Amino acid sequence: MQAGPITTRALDHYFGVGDARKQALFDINLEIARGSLTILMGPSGSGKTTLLTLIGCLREVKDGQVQVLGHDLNGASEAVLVGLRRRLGFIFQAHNLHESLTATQNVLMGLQVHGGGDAVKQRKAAHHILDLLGLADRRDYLPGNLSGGQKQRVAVARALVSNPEIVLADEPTAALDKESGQTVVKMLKTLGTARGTTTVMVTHDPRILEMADRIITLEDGRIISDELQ
Ligand SMILES: Nc1ncnc2c1ncn2[C@@H]1O[C@H](COP(=O)(O)OP(=O)(O)OP(=O)(O)O)[C@@H](O)[C@H]1O
Repeated sequence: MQAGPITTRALDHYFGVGDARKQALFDINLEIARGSLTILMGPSGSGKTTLLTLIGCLREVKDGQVQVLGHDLNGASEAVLVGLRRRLGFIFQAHNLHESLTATQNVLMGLQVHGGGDAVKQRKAAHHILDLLGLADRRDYLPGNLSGGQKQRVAVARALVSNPEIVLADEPTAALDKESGQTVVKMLKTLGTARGTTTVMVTHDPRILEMADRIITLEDGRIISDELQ
């Protein structure tokens, strides 16, 4: 049997050292199914972002195990971590678009970390995903001339243009109106069904919950509920 794209076993996480040492995650055991859309919920400080960044190879796994796309992260070499990060798509709240680049150029940045490729095809792919996200008429705009929601959609396009196997998203719909938020989540669901893309998303957005396959709630660093929809 093929292992799932994301597995955690007895995962703990601590911040700080000495007296300042504080445990942020306690005994997290998860098996996330390929192609599924999982939502992480919970109050501020409950550990959602910590968990997401551990899965995303953005933070060192020290206690317990995290397996992503068949690789153990605990003790993994930097080369393995870099290789894995390239197979992931990140959508974070601070969208970090390059202010001097147009929407299309920003989306192309999502492909250029992968190196090489046919420039014409890449441009087509960038335009296609911008169009799907309702930004066909904003392709050549600089971020400074886009609304907050439009910028967020450019960041979503940049994360998805490389067809990542796993998408990790932190409040991706917070800056979006209802319709754009649903467009983004429907796109992630479609990618799940069509390509097996697995999404883990932190959100408090009640409009998104009904679209999830699974809702995991954290409190004080522990999973307090885990429901399949
Ligand atoms: N870099 C850090 N150094 C020290 N403590 C941290 C650090 N990052 C997070 N923490 C602590 O770890 C705990 C979990 O934080 P985390 O950011 O994962 O929570 P969260 O559920 O994502 O919160 P929010 O919804 O506010 O983003 C909190 O107590 C937080 O103060």
